[in-house]
Formats: sequence, C-alpha cells, structure tokens
Amino acid sequence: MSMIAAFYGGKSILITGATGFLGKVLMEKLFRTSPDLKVIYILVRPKAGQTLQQRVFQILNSKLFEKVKEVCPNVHEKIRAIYADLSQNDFAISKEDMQELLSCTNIIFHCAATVRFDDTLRHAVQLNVTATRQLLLMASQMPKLEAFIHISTAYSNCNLKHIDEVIYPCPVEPKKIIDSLEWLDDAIIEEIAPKLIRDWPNIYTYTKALGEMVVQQESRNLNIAIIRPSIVGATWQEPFPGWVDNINGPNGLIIAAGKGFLRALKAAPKAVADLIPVDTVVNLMLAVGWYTAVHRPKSTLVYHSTSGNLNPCNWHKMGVQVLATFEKIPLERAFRRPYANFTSNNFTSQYWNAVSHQAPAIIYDCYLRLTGRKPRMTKVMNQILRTASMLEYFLNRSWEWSTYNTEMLMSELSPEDQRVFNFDVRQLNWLEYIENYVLGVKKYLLKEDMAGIPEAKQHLKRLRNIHYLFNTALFLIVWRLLIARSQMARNVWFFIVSFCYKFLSYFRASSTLKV
Ligand SMILES: CCCCCCCCCCCCCCCCCCCCCCCC(=O)SCCNC(=O)CCNC(=O)[C@H](O)C(C)(C)COP(=O)(O)OP(=O)(O)OC[C@H]1O[C@@H](n2cnc3c(N)ncnc32)[C@H](O)[C@@H]1OP(=O)(O)O
Ligand SMILES: NC(=O)C1=CN([C@@H]2O[C@H](COP(=O)(O)OP(=O)(O)OC[C@H]3O[C@@H](n4cnc5c(N)ncnc54)[C@H](OP(=O)(O)O)[C@@H]3O)[C@@H](O)[C@H]2O)C=CC1
Repeated sequence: MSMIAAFYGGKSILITGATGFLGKVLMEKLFRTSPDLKVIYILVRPKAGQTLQQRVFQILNSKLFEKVKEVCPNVHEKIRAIYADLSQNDFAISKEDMQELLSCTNIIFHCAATVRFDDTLRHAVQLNVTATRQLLLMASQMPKLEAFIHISTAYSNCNLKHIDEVIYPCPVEPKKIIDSLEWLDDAIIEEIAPKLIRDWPNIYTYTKALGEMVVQQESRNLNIAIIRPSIVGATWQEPFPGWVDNINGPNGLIIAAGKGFLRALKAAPKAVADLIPVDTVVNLMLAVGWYTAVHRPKSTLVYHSTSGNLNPCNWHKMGVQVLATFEKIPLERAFRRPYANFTSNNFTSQYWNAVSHQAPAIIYDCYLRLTGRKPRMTKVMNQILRTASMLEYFLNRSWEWSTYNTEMLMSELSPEDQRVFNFDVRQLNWLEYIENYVLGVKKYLLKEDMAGIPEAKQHLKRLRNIHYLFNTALFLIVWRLLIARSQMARNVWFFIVSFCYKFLSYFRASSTLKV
C-alpha cells in the first residue's frame, strides 16, 4: 500500500492555480491515487465568459480526467470551487468560504502565479509576491494545516550559475517593494523595474525570487516546503504520455517549428535543455507534501525538480528528435518544411532571421496581396520572433542545480511509493519522451486528427518541390543579372560551360571506347 496515497485519504486540500497546467495534473493524480480524499478546494476566478462551475465542468470532462472518473466516480462532489481573485485583497473570497477554508484545510499547494515574462511589475508582484504573503497569513490561521507547499521555479535564481536548494536573499526586501507599489504610479513603476530586477532576465523570475523570500520571512511556525521545477513539459507517463494543454515554454516553439514558421533559433546547441515532465513534478509535490507533514523538517526545505544534473539532454539533441518526429508525424498545413538551425552567434542568427523568417513571410504576404487576400504572415512571424527572443536567455545558458533534498526524499520513500510517485528523472528516455511530447502537441493542443497524416506528408512534399523550384529560379535570375552586368561573371560562366562541355565529351569518348 502506498503511504503517500494513504496520507491524502480523508484530507481537505487547498490548491491555488488548479486551472493551470500544473494544477490540473496535480488534481488528476490526487483523485486517481487517493480517491478517498475528503475535498479539494480550488481558488478560481471566472474567465473567458465562463462561470466557476463551467470551468470545473470543462476540466473534469477533459481527456486528462478520463481515468479519474473510473476510480473516483463522484469526483464532482469532491471538488469545491471557491470564487477568488488572487490579485485582490483577501483574494475577494466571501466570509463563509474563508471560514470554511480556515477551519478545514489540511494541506496547501500554492501553484497560482503569473508566468508571463513581460507582465507589469505591479501585477507580477501582486500575484507572485503579495498573494503568497496573503496565503501564508491565511495558512497561519488554519488550525488543521499540516503542510504548505509553495511552487517556485528553478530559474528564480537564474542570475547565479550554480544553484543550491537554499533560499537566496534578494537585494531589495519584498516588503519594501510591496509598500512602494502602493503609492507609486504605473509609469514610474515601469521606469524603475529594470533597475530593480538588475541581473534577472525578466519580471517573472525576479518576482518568483521575491516570492521565495516572502515564504522564508513569513513562515512563522508553519510546515513549509518550496519546489523549484525547471521547464515543465508534457506528461511522461501519467495519466498517459504527451499530455499538454498550453503554448507556454517549449510548446509554442514546437508548434512554430512543426508548422515551418520557425526554422532557426538563437540557442547554444550544447546548452542543457532542462525540461522536466509535468507528472514528475506532480509526483515530487505529493511526496513533499507527505514528507513535510509527517516528518516536519525543522527548516523550510527547497526541492529542485530538474533533469540537467541527473539525466542531461541538450538543445541540439532535442531539436534533432523533434524534427525526426515531424518526419514521421507532420503537423497539418505547414507553411514551410520543418528545419532546425541552432546558432549562438549574433550575426548568423540575424542572417537566418532575415533569410529564413522575414523574407519568406514578406514574399507570402505579397502573394496574398496579389491574390486579393489580407496579408498576415509578417505579423505572425514577428510575434513568433518576439517570443523566441524572450526565451533566448534560457536557450543560451546552462545552470547546475543541486538535488540533494530531492534525492534524499527519493531514498525515504518505500519501493511502492517510489513506483506510484516516481520522480526519478534518471529513468527518463529522452528520445521516447520527445516523440510522445510532439505527438501530444499535435493531438491534445492542436487537436489534429491522426487520419490527416498522409495528406500532411503530401503537403510537405509539395512544399519541398516549391522550395527547389523557387531556389532554382532565384539562382537563374541572379546569375542572369550578374552575367549581364559583370565581365568577370561572364568569364566564370564561359569557363564553367566549356569545362562541362569538355568533361561530357571526354566521358562520352571514354564510354564509346569501352564498348
Ligand atoms: C530551429 C527552431 C526550431 C526548433 C525545433 C525544435 C524545437 C526544439 C525543442 C523546443 C525548444 C524549446 C525551447 C523552450 C525554451 C523555453 C525556455 C523557457 C524558460 C523557462 C524559464 C522559466 C520557466 C518557468 O518557470 S514558467 C513558464 C514559462 N512561461 C512562459 O513560457 C510564458 C512565456 N510567454 C510569455 O511571456 C508571453 O506569451 C510572451 C512575452 C512570449 C508573448 O507575449 P505577447 O503579449 O506578445 O503575446 P501573447 O498574447 O502571450 O501571445 C500572442 C501570440 O503568441 C503566441 N505565443 C505565446 N507564447 C508563445 C510561445 N511560448 N511560443 C510560441 N507562440 C507563443 C500565442 O499563441 C499568441 O498567438 P495568437 O495566434 O495571437 O493567439
Ligand atoms: N510551466 C512551467 O514551465 C513552470 C511553472 N512553474 C511554476 O508552476 C506554477 C504553475 O505554473 P503553470 O501551471 O505552468 O502556470 P499556468 O499559467 O498554466 O497557471 C497559472 C494558474 O494561476 C492562476 N491564476 C493566475 N492569476 C490568478 C488570479 N489573479 N486569481 C486566481 N488565480 C490566478 C491561473 O488561473 P486562470 O486559469 O484563471 O488564469 C492558473 O490556474 C507557477 O507557480 C509557476 O511559476 C515553475 C517552473 C516552470
């Protein structure tokens, strides 16, 4: 019997960010392995014209939850959506709901955050810092609380090269920043933001670092742990391989590459691609929840959920495997044939951007204009390039994350728990994982039908022929122009033609002799 699964039985669990990528997989695993848990409270806001109930209904009726319905048929009754907006005071939770949360919660998983790299400092601080402080305050008023698990990111200290499982201090106290945001106006905040974030690459990683500091400062006598995942990718094994549902991180780039929009990337081919499957992160979270509640470590432990030091893969290997999968299972209606060119050189990268991205987009837009349609490719391309440039920082560096606590926890688990809550990334086969990942992007994110693969392959063949035709025509035009204008080009041309003629004559003569 799994000790961890048994631990969550009968428990009331509060999850923030349950409608997000990580949150959904966490709920799924909890319901599947501990169907006898009491209730999962989720803090949700209405979104995109959907009420809380509609949002929950949509999640529970998605493919991700198919297995859950078999083991926990009354899952609808065990999930309690509470209206909350984490950017508001007291999260705008009603008094009754707050009372229930305070008196019943046993475990908190705090996943909610803004993960946009370019969010405003005000909003990112509200979500990633102030909301964490507010939740800790609530936690301190929960008599039944056994553990508070805070989800940070492995990149919260990406201004360092080697990162240990400790909380690093930030140059400016989070409290000072929270206080100053109350009276500074938005224009001034945006002006001082670059000075505040110093050597952090973006507001997201900076505010996640502040969030960790808040956890350390406001922990009181709570049982807290921090988990730092690196780049969270599709599911590895559970509930099925390749599940993914948003375009963050690698997903958007995989689509852009598969559709042939993105054919070159400023990335160091040998840099470590520190991806971690979402189910691995969730298994670690549940194991940490159990360990923190049962063993009550004296201090706040930090756990790295990373792959680089145990089972490294680099961007080159990843790119090659992504392309190999697109050969077998192409995406539909590609703009160009998928191709990957990784370069860390500024000049080469700009060259590829002009030749491989901007020029084809402009040519295609001209074609759209000529055929009476609205041009759109340049806009799409600029958006993709903007996204790629936002991710560049992470694609051109490698970090070393120590994993002592994570490995210690692994050794504390029973063999059964090591199997059910497997977070040993050494067992991950990258080639198989990436293939399933790409397949998952096609099936679950783009919702493309597998029956369309022969047509997609046919389309790629047509694109290849157009490519050859275009290149030949371009070559001939350039050459013709050169010959018309330059004596030297004419000389070279005559030399090549006479050389070919002589070679052919010799070849013909020698083959006649043999006969
Ligand atoms: C040779 C090239 C091909 C290579 C082929 C092989 C592939 C190789 C393997 C794959 C490489 C993978 C590289 C991944 C690198 C990932 C590094 C991530 C680093 C993580 C650090 C920390 C990790 C975390 O802790 S948290 C989660 C990370 N957070 C994010 O990922 C959020 C990032 N996104 C943003 O901040 C914004 O979306 C932003 C700033 C990029 C764009 O904002 P903007 O307001 O301009 O646009 P949006 O409204 O958000 O979107 C507009 C438009 O763009 C599409 N889009 C959004 N994000 C992405 C994306 N990541 N990739 C591609 N496209 C994206 C979005 O769908 C919208 O499209 P519409 O059609 O207009 O709806
Ligand atoms: N994805 C990744 O690669 C990584 C993620 N992480 C961390 O993991 C955690 C989860 O990330 P992930 O699931 O990918 O992110 P998502 O963007 O998928 O999910 C974010 C969640 O936070 C919720 N949220 C955001 N703002 C509010 C608000 N004002 N009120 C209530 N809820 C809000 C969202 O709700 P709604 O659905 O309403 O928007 C959503 O449920 C984050 O803390 C992130 O920093 C760490 C490393 C890597």
